[in-house]
Amino acid sequence: MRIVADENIPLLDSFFGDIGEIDRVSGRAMSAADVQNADILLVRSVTRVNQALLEGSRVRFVGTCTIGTDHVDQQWLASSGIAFAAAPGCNANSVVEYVMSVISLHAERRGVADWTKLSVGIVGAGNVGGELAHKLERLDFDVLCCDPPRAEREGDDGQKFVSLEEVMACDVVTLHTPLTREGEHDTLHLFGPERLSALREHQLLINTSRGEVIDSSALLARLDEPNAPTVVLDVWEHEPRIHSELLDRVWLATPHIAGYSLEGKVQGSEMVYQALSRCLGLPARKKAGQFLPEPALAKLSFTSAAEEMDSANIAMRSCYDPRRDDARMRLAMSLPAEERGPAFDRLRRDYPVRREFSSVKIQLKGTSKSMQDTFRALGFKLKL
Ligand SMILES: NC(=O)c1ccc[n+]([C@@H]2O[C@H](COP(=O)([O-])OP(=O)(O)OC[C@H]3O[C@@H](n4cnc5c(N)ncnc54)[C@H](O)[C@@H]3O)[C@@H](O)[C@H]2O)c1
Ligand SMILES: O=C(O)[C@H](O)[C@H](O)COP(=O)(O)O
Repeated sequence: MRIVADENIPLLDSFFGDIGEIDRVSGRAMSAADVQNADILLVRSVTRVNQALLEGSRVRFVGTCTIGTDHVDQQWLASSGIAFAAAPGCNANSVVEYVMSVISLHAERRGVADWTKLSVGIVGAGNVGGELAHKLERLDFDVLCCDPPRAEREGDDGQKFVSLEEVMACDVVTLHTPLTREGEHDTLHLFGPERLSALREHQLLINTSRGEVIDSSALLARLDEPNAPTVVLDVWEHEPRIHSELLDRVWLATPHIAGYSLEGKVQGSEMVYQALSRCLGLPARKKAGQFLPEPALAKLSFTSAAEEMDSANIAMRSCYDPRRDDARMRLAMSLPAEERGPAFDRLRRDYPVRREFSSVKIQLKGTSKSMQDTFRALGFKLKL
């Protein structure tokens, strides 16, 4: 069995090595010639998987080790009898931790002593948005969610959803929809000139969904106007060749790495390995957890002298501080224009190991119950 795989998929040999012979290729540059003699194709989000790539090949299974599937023509795969699997939710927690870290930095920067006083509006309450809402509610934030497809499916029996306009009145507006180009609730340029003009100076807009959910020319124009909102972008239109003027105007800019915790990436590989094993009728005994190394930061300790929010910030930022990704991104994007695309991809390929909050044990000595609850809600393991 011949497997062609994006070289950036972690643990290819560990998960897939005994299923077939693996050819590693660049995901971004993958061509029809690369996959011609493959039986199995494993990709991440940067490979367009469609008729042009696969027609005439032997490929019978395509797996993407990512949550997003907008790069895959699933209709064509189905009509061609090619099995398909994605990794729903694999890196949802990583994105949630990115957003929580950004909100905590925003609160500090704005002089908001209690970050839970910021209302948060979530657009798209699926694996990422739903988990984010759950964590924020546990922390006592006011959270509003807009998800018309879910609202229609679940009716009055499900969770309470509000309109996009209501969500857009929150202090923080964070986008977690898929990129869809057709249908009643398509999201391509969901945030165009009109919606962007409704956002005000005190508001924070975060996009970790797909770049094309925001019209970047309209955003650029809005950011040049008075009373513009603060913007954080992890995803960009036309990656890896991003709008560099936009980069200059946003507060935090990161190279599509919100989902890049080690846990998130390895779970993506595991989920596709499970799906492929099912498809081939093979036992699937390997688990992501068995391949995770010991974290560099294993333990943090706070005493009764520790203040709750300061301690939570220290813990979150010791695990992950988006400002470091922002600094690396700005440095890379200061290269001449023609070198920026490859530099964007290098930032992603050579991304440093980032572990999730759950990898750190927090020791709390004589601290309040409220502080313990905060750490638990953030996802840290407690050692009392
Ligand atoms: N930046 C990153 O590293 C990163 C990582 C993971 C996922 N993502 C992106 O985030 C997206 C969301 O991930 P997920 O796991 O939550 O997906 P999901 O499919 O579980 O949830 C998406 C939700 O959006 C809702 N939705 C669809 N159209 C909508 C609209 N017009 N308005 C409001 N809600 C709408 C859906 O009903 C669904 O509940 C992915 O599709 C992917 O593109 C990015
Ligand atoms: O959809 C996803 O899972 C994320 O956007 C993912 O982090 C993309 O990473 P890539 O496949 O581009 O490495």
